Amino acid sequence: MSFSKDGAPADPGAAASRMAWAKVNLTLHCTGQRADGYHLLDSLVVRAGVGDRLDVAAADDLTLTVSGPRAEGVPTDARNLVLRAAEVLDAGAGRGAALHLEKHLPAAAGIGGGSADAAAALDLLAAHWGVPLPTETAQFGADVPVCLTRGPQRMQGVGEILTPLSALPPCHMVLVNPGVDVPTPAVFSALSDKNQPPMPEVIPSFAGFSELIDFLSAQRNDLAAPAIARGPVIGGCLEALSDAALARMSGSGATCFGLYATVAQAEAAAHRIASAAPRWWVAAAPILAA
Ligand SMILES: C[C@@](CO)(OP(=O)(O)O)[C@H](O)COP(=O)(O)OP(=O)(O)OC[C@H]1O[C@@H](n2ccc(N)nc2=O)[C@H](O)[C@@H]1O
Ligand SMILES: Nc1ncnc2c1ncn2[C@@H]1O[C@H](COP(=O)(O)OP(=O)(O)O)[C@@H](O)[C@H]1O
Repeated sequence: MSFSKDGAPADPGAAASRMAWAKVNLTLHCTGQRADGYHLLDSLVVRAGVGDRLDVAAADDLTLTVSGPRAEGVPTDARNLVLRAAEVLDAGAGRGAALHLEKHLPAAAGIGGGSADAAAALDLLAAHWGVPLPTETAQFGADVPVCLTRGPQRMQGVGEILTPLSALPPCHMVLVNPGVDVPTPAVFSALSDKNQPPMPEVIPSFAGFSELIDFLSAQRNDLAAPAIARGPVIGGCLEALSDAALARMSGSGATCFGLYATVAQAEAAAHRIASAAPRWWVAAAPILAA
């Protein structure tokens, strides 16, 4: 058997892996509410170069093990979105796979930790078993369709309408999570005005970092106010990121991001914040181009 650079077996039939990159909502406008209670969104979504890793190896039974710095509290049974995705994809055929998930992203944190894992599982197992992806991927969560993509996307509807955007200028990010629990349904229901303006009809392409920041500064995350009301420490994360060109919360929180022009600035900010708040989760990562 031959081995790839990271020591994994190189034969894709025997073992393979996918990265489940963090999902970040650079903007999140709530533009309405459907009759079933789900909210209509208009969001500019990117993936950051920090994530979980999902490996698969051939096996008779379907199993999942979880390790890594953020494994604590992540279910290993059918509640795990990785196994849910595997079971729907298998459709009762009884296929096996030994899955291993290395958790680096905080869960229920507004950066799609679970949704990105579900998308990675669908992509990885569709290739491993030679079966098509399900047509309806929002059944695993509103964020799963966007997590099946990689480059910047405009996400609308309740998450199922995706429009790929031009590549963004190089941009570095610091992600900060203070460990406070702000459940997504509670944050949505505390939102006082659910009919707020969308982003401009046309999202321009950006000549450089400062044009991107100018555009984003005029947009919003409508869930920030209700999330901060529930977890005031989120405001502390935004203050910690005040040297960024833009600091904002992602999704329904609690993770916040800061945008920086250079990797050196992002790494310096991440180091400063991690030293000042050693219990917070802090990561510096680029925005993925495509
Ligand atoms: C808010 C967003 C923005 O990207 O991100 P996160 O904070 O979860 O990362 C997503 O829309 C979340 O997606 P996801 O977490 O997959 O949502 P789901 O599991 O489908 O739904 C969880 C709950 O969120 C609420 N929900 C979710 C999506 C949506 N468009 N409207 C809603 O009202 C509903 O109360 C639902 O019961
Ligand atoms: N593989 C997984 N990783 C993290 N959380 C998971 C996973 N599978 C299921 N969950 C559950 O999904 C929820 C978090 O979903 P996640 O996508 O991380 O959050 P968010 O919607 O805030 O971005 C938690 O309740 C968690 O217990």
